[in-house]
Amino acid sequence: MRFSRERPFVIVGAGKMGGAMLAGWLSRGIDAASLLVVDPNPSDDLKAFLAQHGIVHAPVVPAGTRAALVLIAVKPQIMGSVLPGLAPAVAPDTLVLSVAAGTPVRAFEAAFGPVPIIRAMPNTPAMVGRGVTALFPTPAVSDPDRAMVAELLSAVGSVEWLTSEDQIDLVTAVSGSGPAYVFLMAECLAEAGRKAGLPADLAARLAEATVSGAGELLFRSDDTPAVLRQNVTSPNGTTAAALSVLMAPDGLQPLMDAAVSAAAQRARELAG
Ligand SMILES: NC(=O)C1=CN([C@@H]2O[C@H](COP(=O)(O)OP(=O)(O)OC[C@H]3O[C@@H](n4cnc5c(N)ncnc54)[C@H](OP(=O)(O)O)[C@@H]3O)[C@@H](O)[C@H]2O)C=CC1
Ligand SMILES: O=C(O)[C@@H]1CCC=N1
Repeated sequence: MRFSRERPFVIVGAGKMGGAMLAGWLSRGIDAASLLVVDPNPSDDLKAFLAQHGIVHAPVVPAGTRAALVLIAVKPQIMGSVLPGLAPAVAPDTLVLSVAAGTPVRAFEAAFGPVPIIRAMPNTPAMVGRGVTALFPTPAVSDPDRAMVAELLSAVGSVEWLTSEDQIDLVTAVSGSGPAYVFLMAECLAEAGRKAGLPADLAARLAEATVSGAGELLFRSDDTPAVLRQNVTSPNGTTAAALSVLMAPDGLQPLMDAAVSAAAQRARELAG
């Protein structure tokens, strides 16, 4: 990595996503001395975490900072008020990496000029090295910068390159927000078990173990999700009975279609 104290990697917004990526990078051995975290109201937990790793933090970008890389991980709704304050730290060769949903390349170009910009859509499993990040680079991004960002994001999961900025909204709806759909599945499964008569804590443990175990099996196996589903489904057995509900014409697929469509629409609205 080409970060240093003189040309730091500046992380703007160490909340749920910025914090998850930071935790993932630290667990992969990133040089903490080359990091600068900018977040105006860090929680006591965040302050302790940064202190434990010897990471410098500040409420705003300190005067004189010339960033090698700026990761922008604040909410899209406050982007307009945050970007002007970052501009002095963005040199012509600073790479800007935004994980914000919605905020288009043109908003960063308006704030920083014709610097290289990569829009990224990661997800929170990055915290445990199992994220997936889709990346859209502007033409100003050099091959070495592409390689550097690919290496950085590969440290916390897999990487996909996009060919059109439009795809980011759909990626956001599938994999950016997607972990929440899976966690909801665990919640619903636990609640269904409780309603059917199991003790709530037992139902929750069963649901969590099932969702995480199924995810791990999918990760490790070469089989498709459809094959793994079929492996569970004995002819005329219990799984088939459940799947006849979930795979009915008004089952899970149309619900998922509507959910992804709603998320993508919201991403477009956030673009302003
Ligand atoms: N959460 C997720 O799973 C994903 C989120 N994203 C994107 O990541 C971005 C952040 O989302 P998320 O992490 O969920 O949100 P959070 O609110 O958890 O994180 C944003 C962080 O930015 C801080 N902040 C507020 N104002 C400033 C400022 N002026 N300068 C620096 N930091 C500031 C916030 O502090 P405070 O809390 O004190 O306001 C908070 O710590 C969004 O753009 C979102 O679209 C992308 C993919 C997945
Ligand atoms: O909910 C959001 O807007 C962000 C973007 C993707 C996941 N979280």
